[in-house]
Amino acid sequence: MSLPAGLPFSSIVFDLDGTLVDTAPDLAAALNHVLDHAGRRPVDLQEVRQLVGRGARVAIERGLTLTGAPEERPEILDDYFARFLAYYGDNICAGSRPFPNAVETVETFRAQGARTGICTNKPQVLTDGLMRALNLADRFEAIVGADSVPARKPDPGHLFETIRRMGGEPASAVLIGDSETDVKTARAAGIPVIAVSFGYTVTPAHALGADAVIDDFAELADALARLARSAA
Ligand SMILES: O=C(O)COP(=O)(O)O
Ligand SMILES: [Mg+2]
Repeated sequence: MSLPAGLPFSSIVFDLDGTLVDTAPDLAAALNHVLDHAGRRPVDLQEVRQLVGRGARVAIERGLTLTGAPEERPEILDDYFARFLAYYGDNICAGSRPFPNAVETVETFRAQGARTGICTNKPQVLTDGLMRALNLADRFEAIVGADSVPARKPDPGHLFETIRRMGGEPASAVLIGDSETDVKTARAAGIPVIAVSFGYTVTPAHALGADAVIDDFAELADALARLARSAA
């Protein structure tokens, strides 16, 4: 596939939580709803930013470990997960907002002929609800949640399937993400990856091993151009 004029990558895939959208306020509220039910202390925004990245279930498990002791009984975790999903689904976009320049950047790439997609470890129904609430759903060729594929990130199949549904090709794709999960996924897929420094991760963005790090979406176009030149 030939690349659109002026654009080094024709398929640009974004992670959602902590990359395109700052969902921490609503994730914190939902997590604290569950922690309160479990008799635990609430977590703050900074803590939530370190719990997210491997899906809601793992975030709940990490939150329980952080606020006392791990919960290992599957039936209790199932119940907590159901409570989280119900609360979060009802309050999906009370405080979540796209990061600065995120939407503008997506629009610019699309205007230049790129395909854009979302590859997220959020469940599909929540992802779709959030994208609709933010009025962003029609800006992506494919939006692929964790339970829409046989194996989620860091399994590279999740990224490959997103690119396939976008109508793109792995050879001209790039992933933009915020966590170790995203970098591992891209590496396993053999696809370049750019990390954002404002997302949700325990490991600092510069230590994730991404091909480049951006501090603002306004830097993304230049970072992609540099990446393409260094790969050429
Ligand atoms: O829901 C999560 O834990 C992470 O979601 P993300 O893959 O969009 O960062
Ligand atoms: Mg993320």
